[in-house]
Amino acid sequence: MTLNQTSNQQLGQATPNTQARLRIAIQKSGRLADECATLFKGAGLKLNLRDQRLLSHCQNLPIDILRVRDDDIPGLVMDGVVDLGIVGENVLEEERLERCATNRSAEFATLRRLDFGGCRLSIAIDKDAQYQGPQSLAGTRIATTYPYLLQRYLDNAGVNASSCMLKGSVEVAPRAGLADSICDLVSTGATLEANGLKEAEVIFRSKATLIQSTKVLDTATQELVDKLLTRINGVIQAKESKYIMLHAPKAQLEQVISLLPGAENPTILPLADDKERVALHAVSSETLFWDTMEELKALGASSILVLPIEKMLG
Ligand SMILES: Nc1ncnc2c1ncn2[C@@H]1O[C@H](COP(=O)(O)OP(=O)(O)OP(=O)(O)O)[C@@H](O)[C@H]1O
Ligand SMILES: O=P(O)(O)OC[C@H]1O[C@H](OP(=O)(O)OP(=O)(O)O)[C@H](O)[C@@H]1O
Ligand SMILES: [Mg+2]
Repeated sequence: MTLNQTSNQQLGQATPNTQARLRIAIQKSGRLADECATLFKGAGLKLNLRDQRLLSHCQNLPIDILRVRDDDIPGLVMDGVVDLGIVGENVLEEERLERCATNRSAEFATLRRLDFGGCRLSIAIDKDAQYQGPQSLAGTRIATTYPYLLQRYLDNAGVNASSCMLKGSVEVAPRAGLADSICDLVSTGATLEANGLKEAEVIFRSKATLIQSTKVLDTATQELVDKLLTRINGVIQAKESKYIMLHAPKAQLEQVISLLPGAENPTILPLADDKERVALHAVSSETLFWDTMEELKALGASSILVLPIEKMLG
């Protein structure tokens, strides 16, 4: 039995008289796992991701969630074993470069960049070391989990350095005498600081991304992908937006509206027993910062409310 046959059976792929189920790979546990579960919940998928099973069936849509190590997700999508995957762009681009270098298929389509998993891949050196640009790395050894991304950077910078592959605890490599510097993921910088290192070069910026296999899906399954994507767009847009309500003097209305970030066509409503002021409701594409609220107040606005939005469509 081939791997594809095995996984197709395990994943409940279309058999006669049943609708094909959309297969999505996500990280089982780690930095992206909870965010993926929250995103799917927001998109209306009823899932039980609390147990440790490899495969979770969605209860209200023909979707199966496959939970794996994040490193496996790009390959599963590129080989068409699953239809969609959520993975960090760092892992995705590393796999793509490796496959291209070894003449293997590296095709996928990006459906959308997501709003979590933000980090950067950086070269970091001893905090006391002198650094005068990429040429300072010439002739040194750099420990990394991302040899292809690192090599691309070194080639573009015209630097001749070697790398050594470490799958974990990369940040201890210089202290352990395994390498002169490291190339690893950074978010707050706390891990580097705790290990006596400083960031020298950012070589790649990453976020989690939703990708699709290039394998053609049957019409119903592709429609399900489109529907899921629309819902995910709605979840992310809602998170980034706010519903703003305030009372404003009619005379200052234009100035008040110009202060609201990304608010198109606000609703203006009369106020009972008040001819000078109106109520304004608007969806703003960004949150309203205190500075702006204070400026609104200075223009005579009052009862300024900023409310979260749960879902958005259209
Ligand atoms: N400090 C960070 N802040 C934000 N996002 C991060 C951070 N570190 C990693 N990420 C993103 O989250 C992804 C998963 O990170 P995680 O540390 O959970 O991976 P892992 O240990 O390789 O997990 P797995 O067991 O699935 O192989 C990374 O590939 C990256 O895209
Ligand atoms: O700049 P910081 O905010 O300190 O984040 C950076 C650290 O986060 C990631 O590891 P993680 O904590 O996910 O653990 P892991 O090494 O076990 O994957 C990454 O590999 C760094 O070690
Ligand atoms: Mg991993």
